[in-house]
Amino acid sequence: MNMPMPHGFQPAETVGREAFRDAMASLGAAVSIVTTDGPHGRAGFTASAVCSVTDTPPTLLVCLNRSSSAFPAIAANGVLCVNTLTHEHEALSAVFGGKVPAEQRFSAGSWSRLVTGAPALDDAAVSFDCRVASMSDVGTHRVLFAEVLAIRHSPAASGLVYFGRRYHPLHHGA
Ligand SMILES: NC(=O)c1ccc[n+]([C@@H]2O[C@H](COP(=O)([O-])OP(=O)(O)OC[C@H]3O[C@@H](n4cnc5c(N)ncnc54)[C@H](O)[C@@H]3O)[C@@H](O)[C@H]2O)c1
Ligand SMILES: Cc1cc2c(cc1C)N(C[C@H](O)[C@H](O)[C@H](O)COP(=O)(O)O)c1[nH]c(=O)[nH]c(=O)c1N2
Repeated sequence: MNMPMPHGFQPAETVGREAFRDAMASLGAAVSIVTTDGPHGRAGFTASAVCSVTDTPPTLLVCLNRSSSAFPAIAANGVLCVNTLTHEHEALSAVFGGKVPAEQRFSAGSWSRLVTGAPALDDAAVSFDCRVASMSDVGTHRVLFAEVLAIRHSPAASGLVYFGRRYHPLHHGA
């Protein structure tokens, strides 16, 4: 029996990349800069595909395009730091989102180290210093499951959300 399609519904087999991206533009997401450093070099990229997985053990997931300049270093070093941005970091997000060559990115921002040696952004809302516990490839991306070894937190900091293909500041109590 043919059921009527609800308004706006598209069967899965007809959803292409552009339709998926248009739909994803309706999801607001926090913006982070994910970094690494170690024997395989320093690298970083802007990420919105970051999610809490479990608190036992404390674990984040990060989805990284395997064609990204940061991919070889992050995959081989096996450590990463998720630095979640504030409303003051819009320009820094663009730097690590492809606007600046990879080797020049860290001259923007002030960086230190926590436990793993991956660069932690000094004025981030929060930094999660992690070791990569496991990973899995899905399509173009690698899903990194990252166990959190150390946290540096600025509870009063504002936030930065990417929604509708642009940045939006978030403020406490607003
Ligand atoms: N998860 C990702 O890999 C991801 C997320 C956001 C943006 N980007 C990249 O940043 C640039 C600007 O993005 P935009 O948001 O202004 O416009 P866009 O139309 O390229 O993307 C819209 C939304 O679709 C999703 N998306 C985009 N590319 C994706 C990919 N390759 N795999 C999975 N999801 C993806 C994201 O949620 C993104 O916000 C593009 O080159 C885009 O590919 C990648
Ligand atoms: C707001 C926003 C959010 C994301 C991105 C971009 C921007 C602007 N990019 C793309 C990623 O940052 C970009 O591909 C690289 O930094 C630029 O590629 P190269 O480092 O030059 O190869 C991105 N890439 C990825 O693999 N996973 C992600 O979650 C995101 N999220």
